[in-house]
Amino acid sequence: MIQLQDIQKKIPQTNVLLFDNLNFALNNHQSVAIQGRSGSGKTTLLKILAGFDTRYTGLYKFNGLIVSKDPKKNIKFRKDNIGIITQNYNLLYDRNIQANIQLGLTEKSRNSTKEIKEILSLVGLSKYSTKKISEISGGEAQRVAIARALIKKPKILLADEPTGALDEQTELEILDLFKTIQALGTKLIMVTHSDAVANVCDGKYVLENKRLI
Ligand SMILES: Nc1ncnc2c1ncn2[C@@H]1O[C@H](COP(=O)(O)OP(=O)(O)OP(=O)(O)O)[C@@H](O)[C@H]1O
Repeated sequence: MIQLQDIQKKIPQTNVLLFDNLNFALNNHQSVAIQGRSGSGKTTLLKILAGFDTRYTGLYKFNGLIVSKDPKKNIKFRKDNIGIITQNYNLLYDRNIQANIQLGLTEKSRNSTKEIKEILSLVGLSKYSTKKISEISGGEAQRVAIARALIKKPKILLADEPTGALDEQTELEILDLFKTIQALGTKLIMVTHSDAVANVCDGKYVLENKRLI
């Protein structure tokens, strides 16, 4: 489904290679954890998989088709297939939960209250939809970020350190949510420093020496 072939990428504004002949295939995995030292390129790898970072050589194939390196041409690929949860969640703090989740939809479909109700229920936030992001906890903000990424029903959910800032109990709750998401058919690729989080995945890779091992 997802395939990276011989990816070579330099650290921006330098001649230093971050990835050299990096290969990756999602194969039959439902979920994959990516681990590795700080600065090894985990976030950069997620940005390539999301179609945001196209400054590399090598091929990125999705369902057998090459993902364009022209950001204007790969908008449809991103919209149709990819949900992403970034490290700082990128939520609008002065808007409420519902408004933030709606940002995951295209303008045309932003009024779809049924989808919003369903996703609020899935992430356990039905009662809080009108609360502002500035008034909720870190774990709740994480759920909002997950809901916003999932509302358009992506084929793949990419998550960068999804539980990095959470306590153990909230981490367990988010892991349960990821299991539900996988059972609904969304594949998950997540960067994590936590072995407990990596252990819920059925595939594990380490980014080391410019490659995935
Ligand atoms: N836009 C950029 N301009 C210059 N250097 C960059 C840029 N983005 C990333 N880098 C550099 O590329 C390397 C990889 O960064 P990346 O954020 O992908 O690593 P990481 O493995 O996710 O790190 P961490 O675990 O600390 O989040 C780092 O050395 C970083 O400083």
